[in-house]
Amino acid sequence: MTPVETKSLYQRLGGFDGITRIVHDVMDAHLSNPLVAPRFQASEDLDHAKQMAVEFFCAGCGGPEAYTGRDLLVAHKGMNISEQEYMAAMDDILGALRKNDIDDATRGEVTAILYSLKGQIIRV
Ligand code: HEM
Repeated sequence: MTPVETKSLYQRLGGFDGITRIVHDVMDAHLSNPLVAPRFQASEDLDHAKQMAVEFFCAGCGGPEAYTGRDLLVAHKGMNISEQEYMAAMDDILGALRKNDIDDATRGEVTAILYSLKGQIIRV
């Protein structure tokens, strides 16, 4: 019999602690990725942005945490983020998932969710 996937996406990403580790790795990757680093270096409060990203990720994956940050569209409005920057950021996220031993199927689900958000990020 084929095993049925019973764990939620949130659980498969390691819950709050796992997602926190992943987001920290994502931010480290952004800061050493020349395609996006200047964007994050320009942030006035990177720790707060990181905290908001953890909440966003947790809430978006079915976790109990509430997202208390700005609407995605509002947060990225006026930055004029390009398609290339968006792809570079996605690659950083996928790299962090791999680094944290997240399996292929789960990485695929996260990719689909991120892709669905692009209209709120690119050139808004
Ligand atoms: C699907 C992809 C993305 C998601 C889910 C996402 C999510 C978020 C979230 C939740 C925040 C915090 C909002 C808040 O402070 O209230 C944020 C902030 C930020 N995002 Fe994104 N983001 C994405 C893509 C990008 C890209 C491609 C860039 C630029 C290359 C970018 C640049 C930034 C910057 C610079 C901030 C900090 C703004 C500040 O400190 O004022 N984001 N993002």
